[in-house]
Amino acid sequence: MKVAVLGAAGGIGQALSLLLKTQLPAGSDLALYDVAPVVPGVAVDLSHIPTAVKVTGHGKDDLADALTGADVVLIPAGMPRKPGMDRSDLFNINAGIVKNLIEGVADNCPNACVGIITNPVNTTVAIAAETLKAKGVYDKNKLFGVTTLDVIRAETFVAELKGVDVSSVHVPVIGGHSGTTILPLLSQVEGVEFTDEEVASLTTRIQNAGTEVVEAKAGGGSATLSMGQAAARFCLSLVAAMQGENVVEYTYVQTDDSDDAAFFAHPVRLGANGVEEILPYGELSAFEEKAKNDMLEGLRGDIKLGVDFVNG
Ligand SMILES: NC(=O)C1=CN([C@@H]2O[C@H](COP(=O)(O)OP(=O)(O)OC[C@H]3O[C@@H](n4cnc5c(N)ncnc54)[C@H](O)[C@@H]3O)[C@@H](O)[C@H]2O)C=CC1
Ligand SMILES: O=C([O-])CC(=O)C(=O)O
Repeated sequence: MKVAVLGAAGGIGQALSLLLKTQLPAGSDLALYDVAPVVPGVAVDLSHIPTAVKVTGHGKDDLADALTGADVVLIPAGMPRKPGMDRSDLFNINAGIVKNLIEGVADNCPNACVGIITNPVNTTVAIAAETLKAKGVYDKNKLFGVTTLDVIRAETFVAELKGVDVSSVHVPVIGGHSGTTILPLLSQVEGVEFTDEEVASLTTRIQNAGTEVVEAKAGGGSATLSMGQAAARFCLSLVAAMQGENVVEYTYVQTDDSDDAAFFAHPVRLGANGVEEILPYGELSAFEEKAKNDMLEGLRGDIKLGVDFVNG
């Protein structure tokens, strides 16, 4: 199994690479790519950790080597937010970065499963899909927006509020990955009850959790450590599924469901070839149904922006 991390020298990239070096199955290859000149050093640093995962570092002109033979590609390359910015403010700089890197994927590892972390995820995933289509290698079962951070945050916040063991809490989060497009389904959490006020305030906290970190870091970037953990969980689930285990994760995928949006985070059964089955997200409460209907137009607009970026 070969995993490539593009943007590996960044805040997320380094945390994610550390977790993958220590947790990928023995015999895996981990290729680290970044335009920052420190990336070979990050690879040397990690290579001193005694696990049976081989790490290689690839600088700016070495994207092809990083990608050749990759089974999984994770992309946290690009600019993070500063206080006062929305994720959509990152579009101008990050859209082109994602398009270029995905062209590299199409040329060097067209059969790889690709997880997009770069914001705005609602849009960059559509950019990736259209870029792969233009190259004639798009497989909708192999492209994922990584929304696992929304799930782990929701689980943490619910456990804190209710004083229960976090390992027993499971919170579905559907939709997209920004503001009100992030939709936690608190009505489906088993073993706890919420008042209407708790549902409203917890939903808002989960939707604004990224901003909570951006403001606390005061200009020094956005979530990197919790995102490294979330991306590692997603990647390890995907790798386990590709090796035959039965795994379900919430992730932003092409659904072709005209009632929702072309891309929408669902529970997804992962398998040897990426998406094995997109599972239904079940019944929504009246609060969740309204929240979904209110955000759909915005999510569809975010997706259209990505489609138009590639197709003009
Ligand atoms: N999906 C999610 O839930 C989350 C997404 N993010 C997003 O992840 C992205 C990265 O965030 P951080 O790691 O904090 O940023 P960072 O600035 O610490 O790292 C970004 C890295 O990307 C590299 N890079 C820039 N252009 C590149 C290119 N063309 N090819 C390869 N590498 C390139 C930079 O050299 C840098 O090392 C941001 O867009 C951020 O908004 C952040 C948190 C959560
Ligand atoms: O908020 C941001 O800009 C980074 C992000 O996507 C998150 O932390 O969920």
